[in-house]
Amino acid sequence: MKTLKIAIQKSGRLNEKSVELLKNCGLNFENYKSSLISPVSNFPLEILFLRDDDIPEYVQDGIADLGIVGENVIEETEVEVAYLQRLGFGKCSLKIAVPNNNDIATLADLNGKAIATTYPVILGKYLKKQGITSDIRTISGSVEISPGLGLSDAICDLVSTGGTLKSNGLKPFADVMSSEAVLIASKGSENNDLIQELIQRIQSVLRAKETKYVVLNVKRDNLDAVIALLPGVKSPSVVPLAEADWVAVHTVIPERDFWDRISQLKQAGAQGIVVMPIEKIIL
Ligand SMILES: Nc1ncnc2c1ncn2[C@@H]1O[C@H](COP(=O)(O)OP(=O)(O)OP(=O)(O)O)[C@@H](O)[C@H]1O
Ligand SMILES: O=P(O)(O)OC[C@H]1O[C@H](OP(=O)(O)OP(=O)(O)O)[C@H](O)[C@@H]1O
Ligand SMILES: [Mg+2]
Repeated sequence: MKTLKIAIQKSGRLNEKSVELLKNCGLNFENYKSSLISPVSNFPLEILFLRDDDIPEYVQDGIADLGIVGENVIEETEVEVAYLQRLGFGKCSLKIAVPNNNDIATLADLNGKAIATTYPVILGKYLKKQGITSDIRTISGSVEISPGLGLSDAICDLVSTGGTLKSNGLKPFADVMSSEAVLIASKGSENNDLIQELIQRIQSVLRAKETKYVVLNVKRDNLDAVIALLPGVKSPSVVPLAEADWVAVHTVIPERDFWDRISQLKQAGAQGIVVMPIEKIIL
């Protein structure tokens, strides 16, 4: 059986979460900082540790079958790859930002202005679509300091908390794209059985992360009211308790509306609510 290769970032913002995701999928591998390739002992897979900029092309060319990388990098490198799964980490936005005190009020004010960025392709396409002609200055990092040094009038860079913009006297001006880490594959390889198996595992981990396992006790009289509040994977399990008119209800609740749901359950008569993390949900 052919051994697959998956490319992940060697170090940087996506490294830790990518390793964690693969380990949570039950894959056993060593993660030495010095090794650039690591075999998985219990799945026909090798992990390549690369600079994130190189991942899309490795996958496009089939050197790696799969990759985990930010959408921003895929768009910038303009590769042809198959998007398999959004992974829910590495969330950020590519934004144009301008100095706090400046005369840029509308997008049209960017005409003729210099914009520093490490994303010239994405920015170029965005400006063209908006009918703006700016002078795009491509630099390879520390973009936020360039207006302060007089190198540009604005910047286009990734933002998540906004802290870096703030500490450099800049403010967000326009959203160019939003991004998160995604699993990509070489075109045409999506239907490979091993890739499908890996996608199933990743999805079961992602699904589990979004939910909590909840066990609660309720009097039989209040059971219907409690069940009406539960989404569950299917219908909840109801287990009799030693005390005849009480039952325990086992269910799964989405993380996002968790606290609202819990307070509604308490109002409906739920008691002794126990909440547990879930490792995997296999549908
Ligand atoms: N502030 C942020 N918050 C969340 N995600 C981010 C942030 N900045 C970047 N990212 C995402 O993480 C990816 C990797 O960012 P990082 O800064 O580690 O890249 P890099 O310096 O280019 O790394 P490499 O050494 O691999 O080239 C980005 O391409 C983006 O998708
Ligand atoms: O909005 P914030 O939360 O402040 O994040 C934004 C910063 O994060 C990224 O850089 P990173 O810290 O990854 O450093 P790098 O560009 O040197 O890789 C990005 O290039 C911004 O500079
Ligand atoms: Mg990079």
